[in-house]
Amino acid sequence: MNELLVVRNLVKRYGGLTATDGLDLTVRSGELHALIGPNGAGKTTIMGQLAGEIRPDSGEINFDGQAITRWSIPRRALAGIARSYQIVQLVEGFSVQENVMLMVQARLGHSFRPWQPVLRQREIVEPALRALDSVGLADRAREDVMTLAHGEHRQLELAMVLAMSPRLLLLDEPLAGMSQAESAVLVDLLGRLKRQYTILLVEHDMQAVFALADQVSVLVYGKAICSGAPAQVRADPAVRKAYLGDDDALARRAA
Ligand SMILES: Nc1ncnc2c1ncn2[C@@H]1O[C@H](COP(=O)(O)OP(=O)(O)OP(=O)(O)O)[C@@H](O)[C@H]1O
Repeated sequence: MNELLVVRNLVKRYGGLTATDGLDLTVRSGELHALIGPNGAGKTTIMGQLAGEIRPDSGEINFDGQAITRWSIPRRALAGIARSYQIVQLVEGFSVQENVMLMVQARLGHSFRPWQPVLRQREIVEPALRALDSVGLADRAREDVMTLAHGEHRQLELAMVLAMSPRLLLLDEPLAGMSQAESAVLVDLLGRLKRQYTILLVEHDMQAVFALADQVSVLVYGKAICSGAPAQVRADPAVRKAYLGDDDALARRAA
């Protein structure tokens, strides 16, 4: 597999606090790579730097062979980097389908035809319906977005990201706040999507991480202390110690 995302020696400081401390990270095409670590380890800060929302102090981000470190958010989005957030961002009063269509419209930029009713524009409608279908929400397309349950909102948010035809999905805690049943649906969905997309996943649910990930990187105080296959990471004594300061905690959480 070729290297799609390569991060070298990335540094981000907030005053005296180094949130990203010389981070190296490689994500290969087609893999689901999980980024785990205790609260405050700097996971969200990295996602922000990859999406272009946070400017690193130094270091380099390469995407598909290009140095994108100084690229704007829209330029990265056009290149295929799509980010989901811990907080779902939906437009109330719009239907499920319309929420996804807004994403498609944004991706198409000026190329859509503003003088035609949006619902008749195939280049907007079809990708939106395809994305809804791939997350299992096609039959809810016409409903008001607020009729969806919390777990379904997460599925919808995923559809909105997929509608951008991403080459790299940055998913920030997609399982946060979900019931067990809702989590199971989303884990199943991610398991199916991971064959089609390259995914960098930040997630606290260790059971989900170890069920889904091809590669796991463990972040502590802004540094990757270990990166490798799930079994290798789980067995790493430094990971067990650093992650929660308790040798058995990681094993218990991943069980
Ligand atoms: N805008 C900011 N200004 C100052 N400090 C910040 C800012 N954003 C994050 N931090 C600090 O940087 C560190 C890393 O935060 P970050 O949110 O990236 O961690 P995280 O691993 O995503 O945590 P969590 O798992 O709780 O979401 C924390 O100590 C946090 O308080």
